[in-house]
Amino acid sequence: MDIKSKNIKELETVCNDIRERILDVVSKNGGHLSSTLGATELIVAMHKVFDSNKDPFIFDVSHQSYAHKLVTGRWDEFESLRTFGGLSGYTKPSESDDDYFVAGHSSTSISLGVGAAKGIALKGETDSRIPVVMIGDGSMTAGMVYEALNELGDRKYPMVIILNDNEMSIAKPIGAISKMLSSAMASPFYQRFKKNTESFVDNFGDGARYMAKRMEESLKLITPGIMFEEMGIDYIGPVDGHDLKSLIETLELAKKLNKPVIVHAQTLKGKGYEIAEGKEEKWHGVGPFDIENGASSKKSSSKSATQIYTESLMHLAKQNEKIVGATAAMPSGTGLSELIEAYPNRFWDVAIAEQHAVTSMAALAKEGFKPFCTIYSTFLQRGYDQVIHDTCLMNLPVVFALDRAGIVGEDGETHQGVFDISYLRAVPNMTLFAPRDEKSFHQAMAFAASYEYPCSLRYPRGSFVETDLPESEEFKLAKSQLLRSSKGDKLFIGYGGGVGRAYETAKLMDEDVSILDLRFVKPLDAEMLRDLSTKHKKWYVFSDSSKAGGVGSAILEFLSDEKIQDVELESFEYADKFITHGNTKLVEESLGILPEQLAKKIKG
Ligand SMILES: Cc1ncc(C[n+]2csc(CCOP(=O)(O)OP(=O)(O)O)c2C)c(N)n1
Ligand SMILES: CC(=O)[C@@H](O)[C@H](O)COP(=O)(O)O
Ligand SMILES: [Mg+2]
Repeated sequence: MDIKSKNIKELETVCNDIRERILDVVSKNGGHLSSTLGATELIVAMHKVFDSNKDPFIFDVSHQSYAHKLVTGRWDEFESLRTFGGLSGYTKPSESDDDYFVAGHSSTSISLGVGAAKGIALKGETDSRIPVVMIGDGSMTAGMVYEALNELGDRKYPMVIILNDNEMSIAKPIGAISKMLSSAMASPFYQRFKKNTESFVDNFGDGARYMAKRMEESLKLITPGIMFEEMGIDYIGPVDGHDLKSLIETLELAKKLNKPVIVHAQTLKGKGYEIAEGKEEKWHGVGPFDIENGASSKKSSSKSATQIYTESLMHLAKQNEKIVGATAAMPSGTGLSELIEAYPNRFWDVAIAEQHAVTSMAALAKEGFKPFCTIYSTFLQRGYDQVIHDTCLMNLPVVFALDRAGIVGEDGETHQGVFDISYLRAVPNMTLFAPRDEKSFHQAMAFAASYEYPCSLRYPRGSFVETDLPESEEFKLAKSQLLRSSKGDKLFIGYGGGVGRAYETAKLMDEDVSILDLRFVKPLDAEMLRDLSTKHKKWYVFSDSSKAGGVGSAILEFLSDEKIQDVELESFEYADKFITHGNTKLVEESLGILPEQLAKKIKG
């Protein structure tokens, strides 16, 4: 779409059309609604002033970048947003040259900008290219941002950073940085006050204007800009993030400065769709909904794993006041919001700060508490060294409750929760286990609550597969549970959500198979596995995890250590490649791991 040649009026029409298109498609496909609506003018202004064919356009998380996709040749294709084989909900260079970098995990954008700026400088292209970054106020709370600003403020690479401040993360923003950004001086009141003073002072000539300027200078000491200015980065703002004219003028000015500058834009999350405007967490990421009244079109009947986690933790927290916990800016996604509300001095949202979440929970464990560090599998990757260095090396009793373990669906490559078994199993002192249904979840949580060492349990996005397998037994360290015993040669070993897949696949076999719920992948139930190796020579592993270093790997290591050589093992875990976005069933089908596909494979 040609943005450059359009005047303000025409661009305002473009913004209306963009909003309409986003609402139409997201109401059908689901996706990120309020972030994308709120960023519309900012993105149109970016394309008016900069050129995504040559300037690196870098969106932090990039969940807010739908308008960018719409104005860079993907208007028609936008119908396919977040569907299998369709457009990603995040920037993806393989999808378009206008997408500079993959994103999905927050707070990487300024580091990307600094790296790009170094490359541009080294290639002598600073007179024709400049990185332009968009980062939200929530994403400003992660430490990585300050690593980047620290260097940028010193080395002064030309770069324009648009701080899209809608005073919301997914939930209400947490912490001092958010407070500073929305400090009194950044408020609309201050803006009006400043404008009125300027026009009032104009009537009294230069002397008064000078005095007003001095006063504003001293007031500037308490504007959000002070932190950035002190770091050597120019600060402009706050500006109205929906006023195209002033935005374009401001970005033109920022670009001409030819140095690092932050443009602090104030926006309204959900702008343009009244039902979603403002501080409504639920409009951040939505499923399909009715545009007329905002009612969601999909009602799931069965209880989600997250709901079970919340119920279980509430029960345990009531019984034991030593139980505490943290989420990194995902209170409702992890189900911790109810605990935060019930026990505000024991459960915390620490903002987008997974490293800080892990290490601060480790210190709480040192103080004799029982922390439940509740983080999506994919986002714990951000705090991996803190798991090793601050938790396991100290052998502290922190529970890592990993939600969204396995394929998560429409969020795709950046969000799949598939690596946690591989990356945690290698860490000494770490114990890994997984529930397979509601009852076993409560038992696993009871075990976790009393376990005195580091441990991690994982559970899927959505709900467990219902089975008529025998009830789960109490969790005991390294104890698995044989759910079905057959005389045949085949043993299906399920782990966590994988037990449901093993069960569904067994139903399609034309022979009886034994089914084992492994429950612990570290340490393994050596006694059970030894015994089963005498009865079954063909073992099949079902787990929602990467094959490399996963459950199958653990069992193969066991068989090798035990010198058991007459068992053949095949793991149906995920192959060694990133897993695309889309409806989970369709993604699983593309991987050949639907029960009907596995049954055919095993029979074949
Ligand atoms: C490392 C990491 N942790 C958590 C998330 C989940 N997450 C996605 S967007 C978001 C909030 C971002 O808030 P903000 O930057 O203000 O963007 P807005 O949606 O308000 O425009 C969070 C916590 C993530 N993507 N990456
Ligand atoms: C953009 C982002 O990272 C989050 O909004 C994420 O999409 C939430 O995932 P769930 O929908 O599984 O809670
Ligand atoms: Mg925000």
